[in-house]
Amino acid sequence: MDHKATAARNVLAQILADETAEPKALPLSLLEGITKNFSDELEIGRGGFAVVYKGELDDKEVAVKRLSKAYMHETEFDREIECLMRAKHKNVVRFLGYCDDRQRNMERYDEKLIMADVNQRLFCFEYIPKGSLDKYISTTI
Ligand SMILES: Nc1ncnc2c1ncn2[C@@H]1O[C@H](COP(=O)(O)OP(=O)(O)OP(=O)(O)O)[C@@H](O)[C@H]1O
Repeated sequence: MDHKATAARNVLAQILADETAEPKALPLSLLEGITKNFSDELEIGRGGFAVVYKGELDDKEVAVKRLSKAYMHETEFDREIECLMRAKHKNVVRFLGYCDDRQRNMERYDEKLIMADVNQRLFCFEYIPKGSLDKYISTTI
């Protein structure tokens, strides 16, 4: 692992260890690394607009929520980060960081080469073990 990757891991480990630490911007390479490139074996759930993966950070775990590409525009994403940063409560899953990665890729479309903007947006939260609460709630009357 290179120096930059180690530094990024340390930043996330420090946020996780210090409950008063503010969430930070995290590099895509870190979130790819700790989820084994978003591998199926580390998928822990799916919602309406995201797939959630377990991220392995040495002996600790985090949840990495990868938003579907079409889902959020920049302003909505910014507002969501602001809300998540304000929502600090013992009963609310702790928000650790976010990633807004942009890359320009040359891609073939209709036999033409086109420069396409590829955005990846992700959130990182503390990992809550034992699955979703709905599994534990009985609906029998
Ligand atoms: N921090 C977390 N720790 C552990 N598992 C999580 C965490 N966040 C989400 N999950 C798992 O991933 C699933 C999907 O979560 P996600 O937040 O994308 O959707 P949701 O809250 O179920 O629905 P919605 O699409 O309305 O937000 C959850 O049901 C849960 O099982």
